[in-house]
Amino acid sequence: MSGSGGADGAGVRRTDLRRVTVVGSGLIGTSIALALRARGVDVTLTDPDPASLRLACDLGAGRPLDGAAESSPADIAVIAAPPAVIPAVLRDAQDRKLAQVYTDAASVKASVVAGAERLGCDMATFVAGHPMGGREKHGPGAARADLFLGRSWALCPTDEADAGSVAAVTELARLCGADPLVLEARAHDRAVALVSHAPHVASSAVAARLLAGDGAALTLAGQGVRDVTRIAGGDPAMWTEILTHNAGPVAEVLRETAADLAATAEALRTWSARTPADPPGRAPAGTETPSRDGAGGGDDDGLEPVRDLLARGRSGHGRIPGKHGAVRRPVYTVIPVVIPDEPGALGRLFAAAATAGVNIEDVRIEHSPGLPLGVAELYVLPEAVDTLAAALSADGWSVHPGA
Ligand SMILES: NC(=O)C1=CN([C@@H]2O[C@H](COP(=O)(O)OP(=O)(O)OC[C@H]3O[C@@H](n4cnc5c(N)ncnc54)[C@H](O)[C@@H]3O)[C@@H](O)[C@H]2O)C=CC1
Ligand SMILES: O=C(O)C(=O)Cc1ccc(O)cc1
Repeated sequence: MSGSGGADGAGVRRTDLRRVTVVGSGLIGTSIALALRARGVDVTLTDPDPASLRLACDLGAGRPLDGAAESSPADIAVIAAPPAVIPAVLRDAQDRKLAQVYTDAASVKASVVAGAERLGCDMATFVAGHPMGGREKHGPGAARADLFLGRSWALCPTDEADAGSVAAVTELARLCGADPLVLEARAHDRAVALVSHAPHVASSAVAARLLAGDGAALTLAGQGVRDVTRIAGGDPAMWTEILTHNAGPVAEVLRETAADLAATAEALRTWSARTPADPPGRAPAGTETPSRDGAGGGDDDGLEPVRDLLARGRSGHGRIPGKHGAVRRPVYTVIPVVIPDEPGALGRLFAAAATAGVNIEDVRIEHSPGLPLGVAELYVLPEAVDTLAAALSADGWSVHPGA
């Protein structure tokens, strides 16, 4: 094992990782195992739950670990178990000399590293890790070989970690299709509080409100509420563990989020108490709705907290990097195109874009049930907008750049 990796002529990564043991064959462990199997790595699996282990093996993720039968330690052992048990599982694996190098997949890092140090684990061969790909489901049945493609994979080695250990775990992350990123455990935890843990709680808060809705209200649920609440489907026990292991940073983000929500709610409550009708900016000339001080709608209408949050939210959303990574990926421009709701329409649209030489980076389809038309939102590089809009218009498509 050298961990150098590389790409052969067919673009398939070669690797010097020969054998990896996955401890914890749930969603993440089995997904890592499937990705490694696809790269030709020999994977052995273990899990205290025999049903999970059997399902992972039946899915082709590897073979059950039989410690007695292995002639030598694996190159790497990946511990993909719940955060609280990782230090003890690591210590046990190191005592059994399961592998040369060890990593984990837990969503929190400082408590795992501290726990491993407390238990006297060998920190030279342990590189704490966190693949930033996942799902709201759990168990091996939800595993996917492509779960980590294009995702970041945080590595948090302590100062004691051997360079060879870091190189080996870096190679493991790359073999799974991810982009490894080395950072200190506490910095990792602050970052994921912002981009993963607090968003999970916010999603749960929105989803929990739905319990108060009647059947008719829920029938009206569209894609927006589905997008916002998808991750609320995660396992409550696992998420309680994640949140308590990163409690301080998560509480800080939630406090600021709650302040934004409270200011917005207060502005809307005040607005609704004083205005019988007509939202700002929509009233016919001369009939502007009054504000508390008697002025017409505008900057002093008390809605500034609402506008401010919506504007900051839009900017914040624009900062989320896409598939090409934070530095390299520009923000895409969306071109809405009206398409007939009929077989082959999307194929013809994509073919027209290909003829124009423009790559469609992403696409979303908006359907109105019962209508014969839909809108395809094409995500393209800003410099391709004019070319694509002109080519599609010339081809007869109803194109609406800037809409
Ligand atoms: N669910 C997600 O989207 C992501 C989860 N993670 C982290 O990955 C880890 C695993 O999470 P999932 O795969 O989602 O959970 P999961 O529930 O699908 O799998 C966890 C597995 O660990 C096993 N396990 C429990 N105690 C164990 C022990 N003492 N020794 C060995 N295995 C044990 C369970 O039997 C189960 O099969 C967690 O630390 C989580 O924070 C990381 C990235 C994404
Ligand atoms: O479902 C998703 O989109 C996720 O982002 C899941 C996820 C959950 C926990 C993590 O530590 C990392 C990723």
